[in-house]
Amino acid sequence: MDDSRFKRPSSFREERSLKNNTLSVPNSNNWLNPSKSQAGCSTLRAGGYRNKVALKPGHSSLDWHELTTTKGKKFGLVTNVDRLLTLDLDHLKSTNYPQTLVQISRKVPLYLIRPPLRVDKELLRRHNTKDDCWCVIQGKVYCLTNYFDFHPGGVDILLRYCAGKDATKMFNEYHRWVSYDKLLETCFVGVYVE
Ligand code: HEM
Repeated sequence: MDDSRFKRPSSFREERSLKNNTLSVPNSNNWLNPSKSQAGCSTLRAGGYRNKVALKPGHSSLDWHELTTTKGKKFGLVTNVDRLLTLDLDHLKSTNYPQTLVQISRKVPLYLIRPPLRVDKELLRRHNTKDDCWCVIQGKVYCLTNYFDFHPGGVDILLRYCAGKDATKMFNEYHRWVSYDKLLETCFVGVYVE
């Protein structure tokens, strides 16, 4: 990755050192004083600095939990589902089971559909805008549009590395400990087929 706005977790792994069982990081990056307040933080253990952004009011992790367990559970949090029955329909007919398409037409939330929607590279690539942003993590396809403003790492990095792409490698590089499958449960679109 060559974008200087986003520091990689590994970029100063060599520079960090352990003194008296506490993590110490170079002064230039030590503004969080991790030895006092953040020593248990997994991000610091993974690389030693934060790339977090300030989230808008009403976009904390608790707010996300509230959204996913209310509106999300009821309707799912995938945007532009209508498009699947219009623009994408011909493509879906050749790659999916009829039962899947019937459930979509009956407005069953995508995260509940069985067998799940099969998404190939072409379909993934078509959903690559901010309003309709799909990405793959570990073989599962998620719609990130509703999650953008809740992401502690910011919107830009998601748009750049996730939109219409397989983001597994980048996800694991930044925070493989994050329970994406739980966080994005109701944003589930389908399974990735290569
Ligand atoms: C697509 C699903 C993703 C989810 C659900 C997700 C979730 C999260 C969560 C929960 C955190 C907070 C971690 C903490 O408190 O230590 C976080 C931080 C962050 N994420 Fe993601 N993330 C996703 C994808 C990505 C991707 C693909 C990238 C990079 C290309 C990325 C970059 C970051 C960065 C830079 C931070 C801030 C890390 C820090 O400095 O503490 N995220 N993300």
